[in-house]
Amino acid sequence: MIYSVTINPAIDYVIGLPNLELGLVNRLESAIKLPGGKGINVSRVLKELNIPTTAWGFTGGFTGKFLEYSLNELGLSCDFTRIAGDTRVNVKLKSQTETELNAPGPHISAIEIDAFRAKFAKLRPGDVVVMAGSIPAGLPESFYRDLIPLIREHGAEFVIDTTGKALRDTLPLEPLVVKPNHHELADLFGDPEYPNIQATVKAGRKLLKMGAKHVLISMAGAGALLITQDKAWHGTAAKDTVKNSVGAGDSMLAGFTGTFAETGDELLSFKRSLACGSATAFSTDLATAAKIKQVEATINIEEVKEN
Ligand SMILES: Nc1ncnc2c1ncn2[C@@H]1O[C@H](COP(=O)(O)OP(=O)(O)O)[C@@H](O)[C@H]1O
Ligand SMILES: O=P(O)(O)OC[C@H]1O[C@](O)(COP(=O)(O)O)[C@@H](O)[C@@H]1O
Repeated sequence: MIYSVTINPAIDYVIGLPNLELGLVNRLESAIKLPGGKGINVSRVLKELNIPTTAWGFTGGFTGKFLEYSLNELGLSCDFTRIAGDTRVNVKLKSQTETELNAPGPHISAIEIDAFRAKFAKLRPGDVVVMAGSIPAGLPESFYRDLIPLIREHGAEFVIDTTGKALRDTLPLEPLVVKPNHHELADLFGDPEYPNIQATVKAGRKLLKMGAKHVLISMAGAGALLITQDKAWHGTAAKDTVKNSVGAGDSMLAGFTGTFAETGDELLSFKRSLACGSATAFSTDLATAAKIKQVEATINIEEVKEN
């Protein structure tokens, strides 16, 4: 089973208008509400891939009810911990460019945290826990790191998709996969050269040396890199009309983690991850199984010779 952890889920309010004018009244052309949050997105794409998954995390208030209702409608297995605060709403603005406004998230109490941590007793060897997304204000930066002993105690693996110190501190504990995008990689190592493939692979290799078992670096329309102990690969992004790239990174992580957990095949997992990411970018909501299959046939992967 792959459990996703979304400690700061969201309703994604995706709004569209051709031309945003700051300081004026703008009339939206479209407005939809989607269940969001990185771990939840991972579980939704795993479900499309027919891989058993359950979403864990915190939900609260009327927004939390909407989130749970939407996920139930999609048939996703969820086991959330209820909290007193309201689940946040993140605004995704599609205009001249894509702009994301992500809210900080509700307060979570010590009792609510204990109830959440108790769920980890269900883990069994072979399970994978995917911890993804920001840590709400009020929880310590070590929140993810402190969950890892609970995961290891039961012989399970973990995957982490977060940023900065929270990511850095979990690396020595050997995550199965990490997936920074090229901006997050630049934040970690402060090198402005990242569009350059060789420089990006070098930075990715540092994450491997720090403890990650596989490093995926996503580069939006420029595809992605997979760095393993002995090789590095570049995969292309498929070409089509981009509808909504929110969740493309989460989809990529689902494709890699789910396929690797089922097959142990790094290259097949990389190919599927690229297909899932692009299939989401070409969809209004997240990728469907049919779209992933169609996109996967167009993906090319080449080895990167490191210098
Ligand atoms: N504009 C795009 N065209 C085609 N594929 C895309 C596009 N944007 C994202 N993808 C695919 O999704 C993957 C993850 O997207 P990216 O934007 O890098 O992640 P994140 O959402 O974490 O920032 C990319 O590596 C690529 O395979
Ligand atoms: O937890 P964070 O970092 O604020 O991100 C939450 C947001 O990330 C998303 O999961 C999308 O993530 P990606 O576009 O990076 O794949 C949205 O659904 C959600 O609003």
